[in-house]
Amino acid sequence: MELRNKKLTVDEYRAIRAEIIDTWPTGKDVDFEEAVRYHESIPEEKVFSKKLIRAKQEGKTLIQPRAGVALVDKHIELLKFLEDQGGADLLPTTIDSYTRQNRYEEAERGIRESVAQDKSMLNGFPAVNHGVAACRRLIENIRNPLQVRHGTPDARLLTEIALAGGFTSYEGGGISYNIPYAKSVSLEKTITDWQYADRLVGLYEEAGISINREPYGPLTGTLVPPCVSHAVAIIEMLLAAEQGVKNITVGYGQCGNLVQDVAAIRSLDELAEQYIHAYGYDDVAITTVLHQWMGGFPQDEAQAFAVISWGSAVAALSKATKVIVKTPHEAIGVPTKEANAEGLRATKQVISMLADQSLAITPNVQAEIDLIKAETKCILDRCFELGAGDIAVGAVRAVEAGVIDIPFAPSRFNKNKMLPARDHEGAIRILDAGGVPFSKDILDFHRQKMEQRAKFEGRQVSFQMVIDDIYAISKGRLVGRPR
Ligand SMILES: CCC[C@H]1O[C@@H](n2cnc3c(N)ncnc32)[C@H](O)[C@@H]1O
Repeated sequence: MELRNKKLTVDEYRAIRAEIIDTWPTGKDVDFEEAVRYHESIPEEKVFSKKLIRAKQEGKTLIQPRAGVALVDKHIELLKFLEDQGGADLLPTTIDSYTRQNRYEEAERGIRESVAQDKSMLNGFPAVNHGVAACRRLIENIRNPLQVRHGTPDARLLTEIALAGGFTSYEGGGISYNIPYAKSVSLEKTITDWQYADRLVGLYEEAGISINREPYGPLTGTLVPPCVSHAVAIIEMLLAAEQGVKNITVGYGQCGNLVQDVAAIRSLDELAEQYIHAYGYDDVAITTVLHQWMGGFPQDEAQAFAVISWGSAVAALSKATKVIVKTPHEAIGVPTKEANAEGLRATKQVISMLADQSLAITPNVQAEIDLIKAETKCILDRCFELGAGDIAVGAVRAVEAGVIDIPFAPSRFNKNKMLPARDHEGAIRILDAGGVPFSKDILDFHRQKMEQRAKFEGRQVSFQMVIDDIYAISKGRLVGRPR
């Protein structure tokens, strides 16, 4: 089928469903009408979309961890621990890497080994292998709404099973779960496959069941300029809205400079509202999520808590609707449930202390908001041009042309020409724009910011700054100074 940003007809959806639903035996348990009735039985306090809308109305920032283990009972135990001992407002189910690659045979082996070893031998919850009834056991044993978090280029079967299983929120997108996650998967294919996932959410919406969708904001989580992640978030939001999605959380990965990060969340909220209405989707509820620092973390747990707390402060001050929480085990790997709960409690403490404060939009914050919006517009305008008005086609061509260029992405389709680095105050600036079509005055601004840092550090603007910045936070600072 020729790629186009057009709502799938029910027949087109059904034809694809027939191709994928039996790629693992658990697909046969999915019955859409029965699943709608199941969702109707889920109490309101466990519906993700409703809790997000209420939080935004009340100006609250909700806290949510990442978490996933191989076996159902252990995963339930983990989720209950995180809501009871961690105070999580929203719960995740992080899916394991085999499932993300549609390697269900290996996930099955991982389940068997986890039983044999009595420990999780997978780095997440293999929802496809466990199936619909097992997913429903999760929902029935926790108090808070539950979201699937993963990194799956072809998530069609996972979406069918997870949504029938009672999950009320679903992360991912055709760009954000391809370019940062895969090496050789065609962008045209993943955008097409994610149109299917979004169309299924649209079918639930048409049946009266609201499912929240969350494009994956941080992308590679390594010095990603706000305009780059905003452009991808806006595109995936528009693609989802076209398929009938009505509740969308757009996201951003904290970069570290307070003014830039607050401006990033504020500009993301404004851009999302602007574009969702400009393209005629007037009944879509928009919320925002800040991901606490996604780059390298300090090994030392006290320093890790400082990074977690800084991300919590920025989430509260920027009035993000929710914050994705890190743990003091980030530098090590999959956290223990205790460490995960500690990250949540540290976050909750900061969010609570800042609950009734906000950062005044001072002239320097407003200037940063205006800059990010102008940069994002440069990228999106070109995407629409390249697609002759079709943003799905435009996105594919934009990546091919380096107009969308996600720094440090593994995908061989990503140009990897645009180079980011921090300026003297730690804000992410553009060292080399590559093929990203910024206007001259924007390029001049970034060059001037980088020269200012170079002058302060007594060295030339160079790629070494990029390398120094990648390691800086794990070494205890924000800007990668030369000594
Ligand atoms: C965007 C994904 C990277 C982040 O996702 C965390 N992550 C991955 N898998 C699990 C898991 N099974 N349980 C708790 N956190 C998990 C990593 O630590 C990192 O922060």
